[in-house]
Amino acid sequence: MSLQKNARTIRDSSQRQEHPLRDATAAALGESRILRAFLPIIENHNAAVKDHQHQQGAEDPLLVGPGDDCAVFAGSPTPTVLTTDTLVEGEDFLDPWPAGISSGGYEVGYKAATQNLADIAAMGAEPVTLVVSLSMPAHTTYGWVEDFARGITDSIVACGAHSCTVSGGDLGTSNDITVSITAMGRMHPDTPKPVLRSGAQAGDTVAFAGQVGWADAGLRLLLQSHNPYLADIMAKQTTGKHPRCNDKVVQRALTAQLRPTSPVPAGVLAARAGATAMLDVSDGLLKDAERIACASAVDISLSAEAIEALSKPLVPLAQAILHGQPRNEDADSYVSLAQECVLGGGEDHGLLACFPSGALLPEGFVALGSCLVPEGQQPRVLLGQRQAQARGWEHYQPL
Ligand SMILES: Nc1ncnc2c1ncn2[C@@H]1O[C@H](COP(=O)(O)OP(=O)(O)O)[C@@H](O)[C@H]1O
Ligand SMILES: Cc1ncc(C[n+]2csc(CCOP(=O)(O)OP(=O)(O)O)c2C)c(N)n1
Ligand SMILES: [Mg+2]
Repeated sequence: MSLQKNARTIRDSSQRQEHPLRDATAAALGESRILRAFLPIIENHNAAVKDHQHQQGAEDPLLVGPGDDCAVFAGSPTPTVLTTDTLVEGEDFLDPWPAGISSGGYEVGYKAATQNLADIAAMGAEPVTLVVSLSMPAHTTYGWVEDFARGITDSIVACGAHSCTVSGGDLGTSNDITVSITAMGRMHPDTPKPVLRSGAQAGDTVAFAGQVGWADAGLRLLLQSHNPYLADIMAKQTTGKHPRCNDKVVQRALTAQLRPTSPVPAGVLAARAGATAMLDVSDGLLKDAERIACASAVDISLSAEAIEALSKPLVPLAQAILHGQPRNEDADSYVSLAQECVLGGGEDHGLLACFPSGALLPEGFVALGSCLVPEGQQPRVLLGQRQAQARGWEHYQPL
C-alpha cells in the first residue's frame, strides 16, 4: 500500500471514533496522559513510513522514536541522536523575577542550550550542533538578542560540549519570548550503542553526576518578593546580566536556576563505563528515577544516606528560603525543605545512570543506590526501605 493510501486509512479510522477523553483538559490529564493523544497517531504514521520504506527496499533510519531523552537515527559511522526543548517566558523564566533579578537574553540562551545539551549527553552521545528558533515581541532589543547568542555559546563551552556548533534557526514574533532549540548529537565510535532509559537490570548500581536540588532552591528564592535575607546579601546592582551576591551558597542556587550547566562529557564516560540506562534529571530526581524504573521494569532503591549527603549543603539555603516566608521555621523544617529540593526539584540537568554491579564508576559519578527485581506490577522508587512519592515537575499543574 502506498504511504498516502495508508495514511488516509488511518485518518478515516481516527475520524470514526471520538476518544472518550476528547474534552478532558491538559490540566486534568497531566503531561504523560496528554502525550497519549499524540503518540498513537504519530506511531501509526511512523509504522506506515517504515512499511513503505521496506517495500522500496530501504531501511527506516529511525531506530528509537518518542519516549527517551533523544530519538536515535542510524548513521555512519555511528548513530545520530536528536532532541528539542522549549523555554517560554512566564512559564520557564521571568524578567524580572519577584526577587528583582532578571532572566535576560543571556540567561534565556544559556538555559535553553543547556537543556538540550543535557538530553544529548543522557544518550551517551556528543553534541554536534544546535538549531535555534526565537520568537519575541517587536520591542525586543538588539542587545537582548546579542546577550541571547552569547548565552548559548557560553553554555556550550561551560558544559564542555567543545565540538558543538550552532548551525541555524528561525525568527518569529510572539507576545512572550519563546525559545525552541533542537540539538543533534552523535555516538562516539568507541561506544556506538546509545544508552536508553530501558536497559537497567536488577543488581545495577544507580549513580549520579552533576548537582541536584540547587536550581529548585534558586527558583524558590527568585519567586520571593520580600526576602529580607536575600535583599541583605545581594549587591546593589542586581539587574542586568550577572546578579551579584555576597553569599556563595545563595549565588550557587541562583546560578543553577538562571544559568544551569550539565556535565556533558560525563555522558560519554558513562557509556564507556558500560552504563545500562541513563537520563538527565530535569523534572526531579524521584520522578526521573521512576522513568528509568518503568522503562527498565526494575525497582530503584535510593540510599537515605546518599540523599542526606546531597541535601546537607542545601540546608543553609532552606534557611534563607524560609526566612523569606511569613513565619520562622525550626531546624527540622530546614532539613526537610533541603531534601524536598533534592528529591523533587528539576532543572539542574545532572545525569542519573545505572551501571552493572561492580563496574568502576566514571569520574564525576557518585553512587546513590541500586536496581532491584520489582516487587509489584508497577515499578517503584524506594528511599531507604520505604516507597518514595514521586514528586516533581508537571507542566500543566505547576507549583
Ligand atoms: N509533542 C510531542 N510529540 C512527540 N513526542 C513527544 C512530544 N512531546 C514529548 N515527546 C516525547 O516524550 C518524551 C518525554 O518528553 P520530555 O519529558 O520533554 O523529555 P525530556 O525531559 O528528556 O526533555 C520524549 O521522548 C519526547 O520526544
Ligand atoms: C517562572 C517559572 N516557573 C516555574 C519554573 C520551574 N520549571 C519550569 S519547567 C521545569 C521542569 C523542566 O522543564 P521541562 O520542559 O519538563 O524540561 P525537559 O524535562 O523537557 O527537559 C521547572 C521545574 C521556572 N523555571 N520558571
Ligand atoms: Mg531529558
